[in-house]
Amino acid sequence: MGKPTPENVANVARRLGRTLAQDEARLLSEYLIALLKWNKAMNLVAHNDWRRVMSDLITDSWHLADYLESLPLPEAPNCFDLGAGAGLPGIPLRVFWNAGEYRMVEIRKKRVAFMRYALSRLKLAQTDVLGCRVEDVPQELFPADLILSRAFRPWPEVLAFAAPHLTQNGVCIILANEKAPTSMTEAPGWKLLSSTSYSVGDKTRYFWGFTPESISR
Ligand SMILES: C[S@@+](CC[C@H](N)C(=O)[O-])C[C@H]1O[C@@H](n2cnc3c(N)ncnc32)[C@H](O)[C@@H]1O
Repeated sequence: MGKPTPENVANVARRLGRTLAQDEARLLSEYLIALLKWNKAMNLVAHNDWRRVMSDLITDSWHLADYLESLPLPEAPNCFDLGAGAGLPGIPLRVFWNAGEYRMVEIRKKRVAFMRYALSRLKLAQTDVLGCRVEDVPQELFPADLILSRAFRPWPEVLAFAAPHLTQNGVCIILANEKAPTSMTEAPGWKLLSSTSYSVGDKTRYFWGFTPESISR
């Protein structure tokens, strides 16, 4: 299978268990073309084969979109994706889930430039990049209803960052390769709201959704 045309992308997605709408296939195709082009000049993702990018990386985003639908988020949540790198999981996620305002925070200038370029091509609604340290995100953009991250920092550190930046009912999601922790001693003040698993090839991956402990749902 040659280039990541919308048709080829839809075929690969189908083999991975997802039926794409026409627009989803077109947007993912645009993203993959941009990613592979830029990946030649800079280190964005480990794979140069777009099918591997789909099976290893983009699958997380459509599973995440489904998981988000199961959460008690407001209709138009204020969302932050910490250490977004090449826009993962955020950019493909917004192809499948476009509620609220979504900001990807990334410190490295070249990655920020790539995400801005990709967003200029895809024109995803209310999706933006903040080129700064997560610690320097302007306070007026908070509180968040949703903070999520993949491969950014150890989960207790992500929760420690999220604590003063979330609304009372906010949710912090960690994308993980193992089951959710059974004890919260490493992150006092938090509780596990829900966790779900999904398969990627022969591996199992997880979403852990945490919420401040003071909230009773
Ligand atoms: C391992 S990468 C993960 C990227 C992406 N989330 C993914 O799953 O492919 C971690 C990213 O966090 C960024 N990063 C590290 N420290 C940061 C900080 N303090 N503020 C914002 N971004 C940061 C790095 O530049 C890098 O792109």
